[in-house]
Amino acid sequence: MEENREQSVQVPTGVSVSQDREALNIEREDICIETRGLNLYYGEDQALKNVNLRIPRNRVTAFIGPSGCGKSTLLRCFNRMNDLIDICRIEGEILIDGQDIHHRDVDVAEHRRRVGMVFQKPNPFPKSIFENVAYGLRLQGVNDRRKLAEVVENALRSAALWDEVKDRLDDNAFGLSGGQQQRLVIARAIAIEPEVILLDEPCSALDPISTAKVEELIIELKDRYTIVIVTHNMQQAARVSDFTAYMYMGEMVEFDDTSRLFTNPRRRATEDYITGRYG
Ligand SMILES: Nc1ncnc2c1ncn2[C@@H]1O[C@H](COP(=O)(O)OP(=O)(O)OP(=O)(O)O)[C@@H](O)[C@H]1O
Repeated sequence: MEENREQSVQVPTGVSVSQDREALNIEREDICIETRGLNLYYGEDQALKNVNLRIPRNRVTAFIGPSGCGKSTLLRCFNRMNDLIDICRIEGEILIDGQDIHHRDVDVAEHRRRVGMVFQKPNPFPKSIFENVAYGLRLQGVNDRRKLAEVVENALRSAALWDEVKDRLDDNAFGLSGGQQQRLVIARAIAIEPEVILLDEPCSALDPISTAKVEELIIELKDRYTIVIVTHNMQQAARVSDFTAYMYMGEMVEFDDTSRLFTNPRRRATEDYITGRYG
């Protein structure tokens, strides 16, 4: 589509890119999620165009791009959330651990357990803090109080929330702050031991302190989970992600190591976006 660009670019003000490690190479990564020739239509409108993407395991991958470019649509493909939209039609393949997620033998509920999702607005259930985290296990038929208590504590610790809630586990989750609710929702996702965690603008409803806590958490969790995050915020992508995908009008324009994409993008369109010349 465009020429390879060799020169470095001015990083937009405020986007600080970590230069303290060698750039990662996708060819050397263990791939968790792969899309091949992925097209997605909402009725007549095509929202994803021939997306070919490899997402590495136990890394954070960010999707950036202007509003409406298809970031959330692509994210929702990975746990088959788009199945719930009647007018949505998908062509091409999505593989997780090499297996086609649309294969007729795939149990969708089990698939969504493996691929958890956290949304923009924290969505705890109208239940106690404890029961929010225990919810998925109870659905699986686990009722042993000791087992539940152990899993709930571990998940809350992993979500960096335990110390703040350990004395009020029976309180309603709606009494928590927005940032605490978002970490609770992440704990709820972790409790059922997913392999992948999808985050759709998880900090957009949070204040800066809560955002910082959730970002720290994302970085801590990546040793154990493959994390994919949609964000409007380039600074956030630069802070938390290892790889970044830049999307535009349903196409995957560029995918690379995050610091390389922000400092030395290969495509002019990416450079224009990250330097604020787009639009
Ligand atoms: N349920 C739906 N039905 C019909 N069209 C949809 C639906 N969801 C998204 N779209 C359309 O698909 C395109 C991509 O939307 P999507 O929400 O994936 O973009 P996005 O990059 O995540 O945008 P934003 O950053 O604003 O959230 C847009 O044109 C949008 O209007």
